[in-house]
Amino acid sequence: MGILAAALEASGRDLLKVAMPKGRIYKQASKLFREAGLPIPSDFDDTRKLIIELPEAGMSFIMAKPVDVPTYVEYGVADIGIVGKDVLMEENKDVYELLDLGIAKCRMSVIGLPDWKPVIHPRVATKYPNVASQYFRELGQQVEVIKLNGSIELAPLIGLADRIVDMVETGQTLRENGLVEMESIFGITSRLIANRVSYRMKNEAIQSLCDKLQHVIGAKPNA
Ligand SMILES: Nc1ncnc2c1ncn2[C@@H]1O[C@H](COP(=O)(O)OP(=O)(O)OP(=O)(O)O)[C@@H](O)[C@H]1O
Ligand SMILES: O=P(O)(O)OC[C@H]1O[C@H](OP(=O)(O)OP(=O)(O)O)[C@H](O)[C@@H]1O
Repeated sequence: MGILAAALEASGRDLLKVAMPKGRIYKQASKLFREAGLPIPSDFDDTRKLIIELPEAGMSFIMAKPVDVPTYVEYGVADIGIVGKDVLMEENKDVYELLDLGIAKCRMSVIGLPDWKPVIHPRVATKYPNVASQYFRELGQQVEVIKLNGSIELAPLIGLADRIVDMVETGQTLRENGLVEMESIFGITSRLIANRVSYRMKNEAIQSLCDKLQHVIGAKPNA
């Protein structure tokens, strides 16, 4: 291997690997990164590529399904990642939570039909079985938790469950389906997380990124 190739490979190895969620969070996260001075090109936004290197920023991005971000970070295949608090609470992985990015705001709530009444064997449908189980256990209520993967609001409408535990952002989905928010469990924003070993080994790069992001977040009135 030539000297240049070896140097390039070595610099490639040193890139900070970032697990970036595709979908909802990506738009807001990439905006935040750009505001922090990290030159994420606009053609990243529509690409189908899954690994994108940005050597000029010292980073490489793994384009991930949001729910998988904590797994990549826990195993160290990504040094850092961006993920919603909902996923962090549900997945309970061994990672450091470094920063509240204040983006992709919503809340986790208990939802039901307006005429909901307690039943003998209550069923709760959700994409978040661990969060829901813990919530009802702490209330001392026995419920059967049914895991679904989307369109959770269907469950009370078609008689699958009495209530659901799901995210509410604008409330539009609830309103359009005649459901009501019965209780808000916790607020959700996206977080910057880090692998424990990477946090020590790449501390300078991670800290520098945190400082840049913190600077932008701190400048926003509602962050
Ligand atoms: N209205 C909202 N509904 C759901 N999630 C939201 C909302 N607003 C912000 N979020 C945040 O965005 C994250 C990712 O949501 P997104 O819908 O992109 O992914 P997903 O539903 O997990 O993925 P996929 O669509 O690939 O199954 C959530 O984990 C949550 O933190
Ligand atoms: O309060 P709102 O602004 O209406 O947002 C909340 C809705 O958004 C999410 O669904 P998503 O769009 O991710 O679709 P899904 O049903 O596939 O989870 C969430 O599960 C709610 O259904």
